[in-house]
Amino acid sequence: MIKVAAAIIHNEEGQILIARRRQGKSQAGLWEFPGGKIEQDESIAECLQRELQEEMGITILPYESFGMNEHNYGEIKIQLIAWKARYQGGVIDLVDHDEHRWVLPAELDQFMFAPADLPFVERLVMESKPD
Ligand SMILES: Nc1nc2c([nH]c(=O)n2[C@H]2C[C@H](O)[C@@H](COP(=O)(O)OP(=O)(O)OP(=O)(O)O)O2)c(=O)[nH]1
Repeated sequence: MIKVAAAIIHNEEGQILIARRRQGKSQAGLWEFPGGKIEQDESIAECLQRELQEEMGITILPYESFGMNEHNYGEIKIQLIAWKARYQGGVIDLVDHDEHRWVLPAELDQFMFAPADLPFVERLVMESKPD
């Protein structure tokens, strides 16, 4: 099982950062919450800070767990661990993605996400709706 961390990064307008995996990557063409594989002896927050710097050139502050989802992609099984994070700074410069968007939580279900992300997407959309 591969452990992967994903950041649900929000800005001051309440928008969330999503990115589309570029051609040549697994799950190419699908949207995701940026992050990556957790290295040995690395905390989830450390992993997310490193990945966002490497993959996008931005700094973030992970502050709270959002949940975990296991998904079997056939050839690999992943454990996707999501944390909420605050955007701190930096200009987005894509390395592993070919597109990015800042979207309101209610708009997330308009994008085709990697299957492992769907429980997180559903929850974020649901939480955005008024009671
Ligand atoms: N970072 C990230 N990865 C996700 C998400 N959802 C999801 O299924 N994944 C999968 C795609 C990959 O199989 C794996 C994470 O790999 P990665 O983003 O570190 O990619 P990588 O460059 O190390 O490797 P690769 O996918 O190109 O083989 O988890 C998500 O929201 N964020």
